[in-house]
Amino acid sequence: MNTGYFQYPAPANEPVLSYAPGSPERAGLKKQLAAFKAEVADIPMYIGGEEVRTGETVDLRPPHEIKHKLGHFHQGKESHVKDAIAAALAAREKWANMDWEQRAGIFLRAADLIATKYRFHINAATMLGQSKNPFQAEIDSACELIDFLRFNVHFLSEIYRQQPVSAPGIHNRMEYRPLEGFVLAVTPFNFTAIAGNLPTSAAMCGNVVVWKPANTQVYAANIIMKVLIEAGLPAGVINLVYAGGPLIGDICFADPNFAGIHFTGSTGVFQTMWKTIGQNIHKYKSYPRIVGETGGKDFVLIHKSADAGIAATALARGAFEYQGQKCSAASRAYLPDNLAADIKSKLVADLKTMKMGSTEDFSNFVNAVIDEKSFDKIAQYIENAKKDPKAKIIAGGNYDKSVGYFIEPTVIETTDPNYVTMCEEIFGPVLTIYTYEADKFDEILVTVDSTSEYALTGAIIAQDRYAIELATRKLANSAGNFYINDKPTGAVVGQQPFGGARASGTNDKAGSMLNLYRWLSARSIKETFVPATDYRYPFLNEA
Ligand SMILES: NC(=O)c1ccc[n+]([C@@H]2O[C@H](COP(=O)([O-])OP(=O)(O)OC[C@H]3O[C@@H](n4cnc5c(N)ncnc54)[C@H](O)[C@@H]3O)[C@@H](O)[C@H]2O)c1
Ligand SMILES: N[C@@H](CCC=O)C(=O)O
Repeated sequence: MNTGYFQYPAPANEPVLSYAPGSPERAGLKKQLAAFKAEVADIPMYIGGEEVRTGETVDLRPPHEIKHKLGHFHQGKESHVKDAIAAALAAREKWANMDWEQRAGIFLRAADLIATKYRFHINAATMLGQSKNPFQAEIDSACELIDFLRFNVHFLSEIYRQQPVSAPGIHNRMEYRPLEGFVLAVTPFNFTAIAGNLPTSAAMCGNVVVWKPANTQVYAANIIMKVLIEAGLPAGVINLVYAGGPLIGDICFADPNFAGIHFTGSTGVFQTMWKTIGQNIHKYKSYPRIVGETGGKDFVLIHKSADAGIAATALARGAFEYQGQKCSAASRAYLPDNLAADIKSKLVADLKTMKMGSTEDFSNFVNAVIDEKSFDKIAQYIENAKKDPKAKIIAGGNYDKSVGYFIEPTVIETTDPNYVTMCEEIFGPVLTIYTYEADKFDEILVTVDSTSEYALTGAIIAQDRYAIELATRKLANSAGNFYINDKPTGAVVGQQPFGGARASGTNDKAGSMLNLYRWLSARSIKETFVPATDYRYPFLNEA
């Protein structure tokens, strides 16, 4: 029974804790890290409210300490994916009909649980499972996830409030129904917040969800699921399954009740999914919603008027925080020849001070890359650069996987603006720089725009306002998130809605109203109070 219209005002962003020496949060986080290190977690799938264990397990190990076993998860088969779809569909009617304020209460409670009781759990799990330092874990798994949950409740309440006008004698209204079927959420390794947002944003709109995380993110995904259950999420609304991506895709994309995919990950995987959905389009009850945020080749363009110190810091943080494993990471930079030497020396000096190692030592800025496959791929780019006359390594270039998947922050300088590492997404701690003639700014703008297939993030560093204006205009389609005098990473929910176009995705801006609209199917209802009783128009009476 709905007894009122309830408001959910815009929340404030969750404050970022410092974890400074002597702070209570530092002690709490250290304690939780030790507790996780002392146990071996046995992580089930969650299907229809039941914990499902198959006995076929996959080990989970910190990327920075591969000899240590954190635990294992239970791998699912075809039957588990089918069970997850069935559980979702069985939960659909009751969930879709639940009053909005009851649904909202579950996600707001989950946000508060993460902000308090489970803050150190989710951060410690992300630090151990995904090799993030405390600051990177805090801004992702605590703050961004909390913000996604709270802001989406606010945005959805704003959408529900939007109603059509009504002429005299009638009442028009708009219902924002969930999609007819189930939504598949497929989430990446690199952000715990994204893993939490993709299933919950669709579920918040009244949809039921099958959620498949990346294997390398399962350790923290398990905590998200436990929090949602404790917050009161009914059985079957979100079903968490671990099975190979292609297997999940094959089953879900062949199901007539498939209603949408909420994906974040690489461009190649998304394009394969889109093709499969296209081939199966005749099978579905409705046209599925296809939402995908994918790869990037994010640029930093430095103008001759820039402050060299600001440019060097934007590159150091933008390229190497979380080992460059952010879709937004600066991976190609364009330096004007009047400032290039100064920027390079400042950047190289900064990199020399960056410590690399385990996430349990809070003084390490750089940790390990996610897994061996990724390590080998990044190392190959570095080896190729060492041999190529068009490239020179001016910082880093070493790597070692004996203890963990460690790769030094590496800067490649190239004489070719189309060198392979200026064009392809590497997804690791590798920045390539190219020096251009400072007076050929117009030409370099064309190069920046046309070098890569992606258009996710980018930055202009300049003091000259005409240069900023020109870059903002000429690079209008080169990035979905554009930064002026800042690094191209670190978008905050509610402040910089995030997403890119071209090969970087459908630009449905996670953590904004635009994204939530994709999980709703509106129904217009017109009610006439005194209906007509005669079909004749007045002019028919003239004759
Ligand atoms: N644009 C953004 O907002 C954004 C954010 C984060 C990450 N990313 C991108 O994600 C990538 C890194 O993440 P990743 O390594 O986890 O990506 P990935 O594409 O390898 O994996 C993403 C998810 O897809 C699953 N998957 C893999 N192959 C599949 C298949 N054939 N069918 C169905 N599912 C499949 C994976 O298991 C995982 O859950 C980078 O390209 C990065 O740019 C983009
Ligand atoms: N939203 C994050 C990137 C997410 C992709 O990996 C940022 O803005 O840095």
